[in-house]
Amino acid sequence: MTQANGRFDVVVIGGGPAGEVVADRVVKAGLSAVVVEAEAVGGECSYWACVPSKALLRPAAALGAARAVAGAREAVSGGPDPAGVLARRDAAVSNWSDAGQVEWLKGAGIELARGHGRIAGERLVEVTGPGGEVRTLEAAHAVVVCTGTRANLPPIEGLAESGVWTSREATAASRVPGRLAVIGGGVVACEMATAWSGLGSRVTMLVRGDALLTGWEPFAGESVARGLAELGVDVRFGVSATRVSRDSGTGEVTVTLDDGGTVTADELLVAAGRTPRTTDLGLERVLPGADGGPLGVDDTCRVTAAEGGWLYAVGDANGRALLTHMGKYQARACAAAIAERAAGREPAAGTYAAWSAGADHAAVPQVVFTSPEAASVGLTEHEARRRGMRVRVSEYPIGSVAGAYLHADDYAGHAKMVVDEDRRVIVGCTLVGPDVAELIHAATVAVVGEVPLDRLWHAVPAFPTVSEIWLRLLESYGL
Ligand SMILES: Cc1cc2nc3c(=O)[nH]c(=O)nc-3n(C[C@H](O)[C@H](O)[C@H](O)COP(=O)(O)OP(=O)(O)OC[C@H]3O[C@@H](n4cnc5c(N)ncnc54)[C@H](O)[C@@H]3O)c2cc1C
Ligand SMILES: NC(=O)c1ccc[n+]([C@@H]2O[C@H](COP(=O)([O-])OP(=O)(O)OC[C@H]3O[C@@H](n4cnc5c(N)ncnc54)[C@H](O)[C@@H]3O)[C@@H](O)[C@H]2O)c1
Repeated sequence: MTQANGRFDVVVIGGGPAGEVVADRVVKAGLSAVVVEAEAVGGECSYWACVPSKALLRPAAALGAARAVAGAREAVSGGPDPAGVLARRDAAVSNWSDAGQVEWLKGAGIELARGHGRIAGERLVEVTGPGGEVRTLEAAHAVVVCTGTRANLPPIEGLAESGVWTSREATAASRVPGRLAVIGGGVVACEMATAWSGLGSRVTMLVRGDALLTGWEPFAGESVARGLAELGVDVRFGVSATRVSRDSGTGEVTVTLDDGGTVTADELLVAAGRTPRTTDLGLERVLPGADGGPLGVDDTCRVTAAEGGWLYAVGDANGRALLTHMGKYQARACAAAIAERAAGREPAAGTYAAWSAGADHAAVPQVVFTSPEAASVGLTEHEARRRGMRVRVSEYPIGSVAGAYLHADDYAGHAKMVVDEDRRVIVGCTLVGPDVAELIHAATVAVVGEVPLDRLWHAVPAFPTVSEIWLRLLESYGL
């Protein structure tokens, strides 16, 4: 397909991780692609989310790991150096320059159209460039919406006028606030409370419910809450902010709570979930009733409510799993489906077909980089029962595994495996403890591969590694 006059096989709106991968994969399949990007190629993930947050968290975690081992801890004096940590974070985000990612796009044979994209009609995308100039792009086969999400700002009196932090400021700040208040008890709240308290902030978390990380196995949120308390974070449950104000003299932010109390801090982070960036996108022209919510898609990521089969949505914008790796997985499936349809073939159904993002339904891995880390894949016990499965669980304290107590003195961790008894396969696994992040992929392979427990028994973990938790879980199950 030629690229003359702005005509491409595939037009991708949004150059975050999801958009980059869709474009790369369709080009590799022999189609032409353009990415429309309004801000920075690389998206939220590269500059204001995954990458800077993990860069901020890692130094304190590395020191914590050394402190957990007698003989090493004696060499550690003091905490992380904030200036060094912030400089390393700045390098990790390439000082918020997307020059490297633009080079990569070019090298991959993908065209870049800088500007805000809006759907102008069937297969048409209007791009308003930085200088206000408008260009129309036509897609021969598909338009893929990969516009991500933005932070929610709840309607709390005074919040919008108080210069609060969202995830953007929390990951990009260049000064460590003396006191940081955080609204929310989800992943962003837990990770950022860990990161900034590690850098020296006195952190107060204001959680409206009675648990952190709801949706996880309950022990995960409980362990992370204990870990935060050990770091000195004041985690308050059952409180909601009713009013926020910032003193123009002192610069302090005061949060008034529904129990009548107040919390005063230098900064307030609002980590109350995400809203898809599906407004100001021209969707109402092709999707009557488009309401600014996530775009519902099938497993090939085709928007189910759109006529004509040319509109797709991948990554956070479809609301299936707000995670970079899952957005990139959907992108690979979506690109394969677009290529298949462009070749005149309808992709055959199948959860694990190349053009299906079937793992979204039952095998999503996630790691929360707190202290301790929490990692999970697949279904919780509650969710498996809700889906009507005959469930049996197996649990084990990770610290009792030889590899774990050699890895860290007083290793405290917990593992839980959820088994579908009818098929005798693992459908979910949750691990909490130091450095469990790298263990979860083994569980992902078992869940996606639907490996029968009797076969898993022959996957022998090396001694003395923390992976011996797998042997203990199977023994506790009864093998
Ligand atoms: C603080 C934080 C930490 C996180 N940490 C992790 C983590 O450790 N691991 C993980 O897997 N996930 C993490 N996430 C989630 C992860 O950031 C998202 O799942 C991921 O960025 C989604 O990718 P995306 O490509 O769908 O969207 P985005 O990364 O949001 O990219 C969307 C792109 O589209 C562009 N865009 C939007 N509208 C338009 C338009 N109309 N025209 C042109 N361009 C447009 C935007 O400028 C942006 O570049 C984190 C999120 C946050 C907030
Ligand atoms: N390590 C990772 O993988 C990682 C890290 C950060 C973010 N993420 C992704 O980003 C997404 C967004 O994270 P998040 O923490 O913003 O959302 P979340 O959905 O995980 O948590 C939102 C929190 O805000 C609370 N909340 C919502 N509305 C509120 C209100 N009006 N007042 C007070 N509290 C309110 C909720 O009760 C919850 O505790 C997550 O779904 C996650 O998948 C992933």
